[in-house]
Amino acid sequence: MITVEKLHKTIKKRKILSDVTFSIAEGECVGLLGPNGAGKTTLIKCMTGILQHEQGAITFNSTPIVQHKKSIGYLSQQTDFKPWMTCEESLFFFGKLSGLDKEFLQGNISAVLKEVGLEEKGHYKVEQLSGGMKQRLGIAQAILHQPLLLILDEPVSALDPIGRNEVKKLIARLKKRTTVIISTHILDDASEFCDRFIIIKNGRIVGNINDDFQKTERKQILVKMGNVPKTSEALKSSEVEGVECLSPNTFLLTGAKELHLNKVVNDFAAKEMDITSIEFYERGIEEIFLEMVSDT
Ligand SMILES: Nc1ncnc2c1ncn2[C@@H]1O[C@H](COP(=O)(O)OP(=O)(O)OP(=O)(O)O)[C@@H](O)[C@H]1O
Repeated sequence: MITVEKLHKTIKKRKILSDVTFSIAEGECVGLLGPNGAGKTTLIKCMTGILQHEQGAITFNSTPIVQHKKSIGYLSQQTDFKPWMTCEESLFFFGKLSGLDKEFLQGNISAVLKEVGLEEKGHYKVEQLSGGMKQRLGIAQAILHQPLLLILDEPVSALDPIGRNEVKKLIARLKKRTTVIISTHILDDASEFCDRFIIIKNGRIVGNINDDFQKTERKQILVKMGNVPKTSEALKSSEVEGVECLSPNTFLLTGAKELHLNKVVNDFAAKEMDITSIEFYERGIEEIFLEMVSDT
């Protein structure tokens, strides 16, 4: 659906994005992850046409993205809602600003408010809304024109736990019918609903995390022993090269190459070792992310 190819962006003579390349398929919910200042907002602004890039291409269904602005809904980090306007007035005002006609807006605003769970709040002024409600109003503005692609820049980072929960539930509903890109520097925010993650650091893509990545790493096994072995050396075998003690009876076993669970189990059985549980160790998204963005 969307392809970014060899994108370069310089701001005030400083290179902010370098050789950024990735693609996102229709229906995906993708997290754009990176530390503060990595270039996420700049990339999003290039994708929405707010900023011009000097090199590279961004296409939407194979044609330049600038031709598809109406297919994109965008929630920026800071919304421009006026505190004295009601929710309905705000959506009408910003809808008009983005070129939607009066009849369309009159026919759709209450449905969109319902969609984001603010149907009872149409006449509330923005200043009366909680942080989570304001953010849901921002999402209402972003989906008002029924976009095919929704881009949310840090949608929950600034919210309290209640607000985060409200917005997360809304995103989980929206992703069922819209392609979604969520930018964040907080993994927990996106890990609940994103199908995969693109990792950005210092303006470059440094990796991708998806389920396969987590599951295909089969070089580590987590084992719990019924009895504490006299020495961790006893857990080594032709398969197992390294043994890390995580607690007196829990060990992380590492193989020089891919481990085979049945062989490890057979080795332990031959040595009459008492195993309580044994499984492949799945690295968490956070561990993989930190490894990708660390400087060491
Ligand atoms: N208008 C600008 N003028 C100067 N520098 C800018 C401008 N916009 C962005 N930058 C710089 O570009 C870099 C990337 O900024 P950007 O906001 O894209 O990062 P980010 O990953 O979204 O960060 P955050 O998670 O903190 O929002 C930062 O070093 C920032 O200071």
